Amino acid sequence: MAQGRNSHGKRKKVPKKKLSTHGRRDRREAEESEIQRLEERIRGECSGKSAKSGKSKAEKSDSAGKGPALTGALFKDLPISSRTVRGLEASKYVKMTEIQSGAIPLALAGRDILGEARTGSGKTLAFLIPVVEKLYRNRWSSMDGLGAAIVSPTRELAYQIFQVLSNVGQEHEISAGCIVGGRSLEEEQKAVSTMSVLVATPGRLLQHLDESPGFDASSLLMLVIDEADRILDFGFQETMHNILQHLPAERQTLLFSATLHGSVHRLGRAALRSPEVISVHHDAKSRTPETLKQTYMIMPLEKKVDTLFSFLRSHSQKKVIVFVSTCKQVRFFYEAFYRLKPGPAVMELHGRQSLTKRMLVFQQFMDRERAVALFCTDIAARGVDFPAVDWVVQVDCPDSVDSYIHRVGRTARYESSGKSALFLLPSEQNFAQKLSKARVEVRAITAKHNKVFSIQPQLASLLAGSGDIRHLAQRAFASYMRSVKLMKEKDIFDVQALSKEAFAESLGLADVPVGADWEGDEDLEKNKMKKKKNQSALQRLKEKIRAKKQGRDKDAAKREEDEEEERELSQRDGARKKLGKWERRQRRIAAAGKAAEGVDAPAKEEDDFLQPVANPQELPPANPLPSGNKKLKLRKDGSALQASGQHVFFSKDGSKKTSELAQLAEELRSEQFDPKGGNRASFLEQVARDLATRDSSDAAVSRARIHEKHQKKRRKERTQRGAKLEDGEDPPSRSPSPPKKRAREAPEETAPMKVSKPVSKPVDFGDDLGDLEKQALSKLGGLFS
Ligand SMILES: Nc1ncnc2c1ncn2[C@@H]1O[C@H](COP(=O)(O)OP(=O)(O)OP(=O)(O)O)[C@@H](O)[C@H]1O
Repeated sequence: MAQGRNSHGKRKKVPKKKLSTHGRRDRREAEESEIQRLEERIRGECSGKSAKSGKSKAEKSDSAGKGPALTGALFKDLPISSRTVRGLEASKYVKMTEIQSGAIPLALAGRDILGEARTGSGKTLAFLIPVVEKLYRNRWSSMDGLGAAIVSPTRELAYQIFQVLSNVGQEHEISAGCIVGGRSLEEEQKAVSTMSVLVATPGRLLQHLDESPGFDASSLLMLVIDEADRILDFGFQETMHNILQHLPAERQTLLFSATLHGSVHRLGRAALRSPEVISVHHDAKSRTPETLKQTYMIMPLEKKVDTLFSFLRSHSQKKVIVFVSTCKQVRFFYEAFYRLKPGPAVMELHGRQSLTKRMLVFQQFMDRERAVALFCTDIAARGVDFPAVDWVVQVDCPDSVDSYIHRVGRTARYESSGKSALFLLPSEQNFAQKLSKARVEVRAITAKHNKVFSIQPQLASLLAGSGDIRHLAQRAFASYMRSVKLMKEKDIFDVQALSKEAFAESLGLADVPVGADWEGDEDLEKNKMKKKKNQSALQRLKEKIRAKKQGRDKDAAKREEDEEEERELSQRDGARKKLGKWERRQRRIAAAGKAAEGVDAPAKEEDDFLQPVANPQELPPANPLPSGNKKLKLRKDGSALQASGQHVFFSKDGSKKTSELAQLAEELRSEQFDPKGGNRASFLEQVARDLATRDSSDAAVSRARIHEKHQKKRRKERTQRGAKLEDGEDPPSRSPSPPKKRAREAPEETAPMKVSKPVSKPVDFGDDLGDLEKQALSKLGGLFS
């Protein structure tokens, strides 16, 4: 792309080779003859009959069923320009996948396409190469208006498609831009009319088509709808319909998705002209990648938080995506887990974040190779190509099999393998059957009893100490309940079957939030829908105009809201910085725990946490959570507070030890002791005696230590004086103070995701920890093993 714009609207400078007029004419001529040759080849090679499957005999897979089979066909053998071939080679694309070898030739020949292939099978290139080639063969320039539009349901996916386009089209002189909501419309308006290709979210594209002066899409050659089923479903149907009104009927249209079901075919046919249906995995045994191992666990709602926390703790070195139903749940999980530190670094991605924040998190998660968990809503479910994701965990049941397929498709992409776990409530067990019927193979598993522990006390104390997090928990509770209530498939989602009290408690809440809008009357909502249906056409039109106006207002409001959230977040970041000491201590504890536990030891794989079950119907109702040691909370003095409030001290070897004082305290609690009776006086006397003895022995130890220090100093001074006299130096009039021993620097702050290597010897916690703290930490490490 010679004049590409990145997602921030900045013009990318591409150094151009300076050519003489003669040189330019030669190049133009060479290109003209290349275009002629390509046109001829396309006419001869690419106008084949409808291909129901992209895999012809000549292009059999060479990857033995692993990943999205690469065919034997090479990109460079396609009738495409040398510029595109160079762009592909620079991006290390050599052989085609099945969907690419099936779709690209037909798309080059100008056919409309409905393309369906598994997640991670290379659909992006299958439509980008024809886009770039079409503009090249039509000698498209920035003076010709918009030549191609690529529509994506999410900002992240649009951004990603734009990046692939920039790579593949790097040798071309095509101006391209990425326009998504959440940015200044005015700024985009200045640039949008000079773009030949736009990657856009539907709402933003329509806004420009409606409002941007000079933005002309009337000559558009090609429209691509990625994740077509998502875009053509209820949420975007109306917007897409309006977009189509701005585009010429004489255009080429390509629709792609991993899940093109019946209704999309119908809708697609309305937007396409006798399309070629290319369904690569239509007859395959499974609709999901073969390298993906899929599992599900049945558990009551109140065990989800504990199971998730324990899962992340057991997989602290993995790259994990965690899907939940709503933004508010993401917010709660992120804030709570950020503080409770399961092991991996935690991130959050949801629709209520500002564009800047979303892009930042998106890029950070892309770059992170391991030891990270991303909490997100379905905005990350479609199309996004995060590299090397090990696990996809679905904490909440998705609304459909298609949503499930897209979510799990964030792992096991292209040739890599991956795993997924779906948490199902006993009332949602039917969903597992639905998956099997839809050719999605899931295996029932359960978490090992001794590996799941309760974080409920920690959550409760977190909420008790922070009104903000308590508020988030309440909102997470309400939004989850509401989401279950609004689900269409009532045979799976049953809000009545949920234990509200237990669920609230599992989030650390003392009570079920009251007055929340999830308690709204279902009949009332149904009536509203009925009323809408019965409206006259005029009323509906009025409603539509109002909604459109409101939509625009909403856009501005949304921007303000985003900015507000951004401010709030940066303020909170500031607060976090102030908590540096606390943070550091927490991180040391987490790191110590992990080091002692050896979490990154290869032997301790996920199987250590999960185990298969023969019949999920016969699963025990819930895993009893281990109590006792695992609930220990570390105190400043190195003692640990058990859930019961009892103090425990640790001896040097890390074993649990009860001090004399603790023994006395134990007596105080024990039944033999009667605090009101005569024992009380003797107990107090004994405590006083004990404290006095301790004081005097402490003082003696301290005196001895100071004495020893002075002795040492004097010995050193004497030796130094002797040495200098031997060298012929004058003795100093006053002995210089010995060089100050540099205090050992505190060990570098250990990020929660950074896990020390497995240790077979005692862990060194650095000099800045007290003895008791060290002992407690080493004990704590052992506790979580
Ligand atoms: N021919 C190829 N050779 C090598 N790598 C490829 C090829 N085609 C695609 N890939 C890589 O495979 C990964 C998945 O590709 P892509 O994102 O296009 O999949 P997709 O089918 O669009 O997935 P989804 O359905 O989830 O959107 C990407 O990392 C991409 O770079």
